[in-house]
Amino acid sequence: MIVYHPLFPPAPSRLGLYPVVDSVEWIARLLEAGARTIQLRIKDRQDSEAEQDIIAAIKLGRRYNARLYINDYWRLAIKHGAYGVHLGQQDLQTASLEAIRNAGLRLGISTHDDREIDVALATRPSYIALGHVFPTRTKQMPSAPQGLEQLATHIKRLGDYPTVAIGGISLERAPAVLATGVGSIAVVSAITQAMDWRAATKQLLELAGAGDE
Ligand SMILES: Cc1ncc(COP(=O)(O)OP(=O)(O)O)c(N)n1
Ligand SMILES: Cc1ncsc1CCOP(=O)(O)O
Ligand SMILES: [Mg+2]
Repeated sequence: MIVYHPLFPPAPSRLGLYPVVDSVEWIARLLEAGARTIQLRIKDRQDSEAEQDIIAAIKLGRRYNARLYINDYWRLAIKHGAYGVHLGQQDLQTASLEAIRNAGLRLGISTHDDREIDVALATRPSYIALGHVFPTRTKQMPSAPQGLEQLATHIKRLGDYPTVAIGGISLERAPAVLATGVGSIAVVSAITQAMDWRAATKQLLELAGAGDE
């Protein structure tokens, strides 16, 4: 049985709906719509080009008392006092976990299989993300989707560890994903590509909640 004893500040066991978006505009809209766990995921920009957006997102996160995670840019997240950082397995090879920990930031880590879950558990992060559950067009994935059965097996293995499912989670698929016992659903296109993002967010919030305090 895995006991939740993180080396980083703890996350609530249920992070609820977790939109992952690429702009400050989306962060502002979604906080206003009621999301309380959210990620700024900017790709392929220099630190100097991403810094102002990271500062603005952190400020908004504080204003709404939200759990605002910064993807990848861990140095800027530390510099500007973000709530948390999300890192993938590749990122773990270059990031200073000690610096993130010393700065008091939460840490979320991506995983795709049992071996990566072993690696994540060894770092004792605040939460563990599991993906991708279904095919996704948002990010090129080197592995196959794990599907609901594998996700459920991982959730069982992780006991009371806070977990997040990601990858191809649509409004229609969300109930089955949540039925595995996962504490959170991270979504990109289910919100940003929806015909009506407000309606989609409202329905996803009704299904997953905004997260525990
Ligand atoms: C909640 C959540 N889970 C997984 C990811 C993917 O992170 P990573 O593997 O580092 O890939 P990039 O997002 O950096 O392309 C995530 N961002 N958030
Ligand atoms: C960033 C990321 N990491 C694993 S899948 C994914 C993209 C998820 O996007 P969508 O919700 O549109 O499938
Ligand atoms: Mg990354």
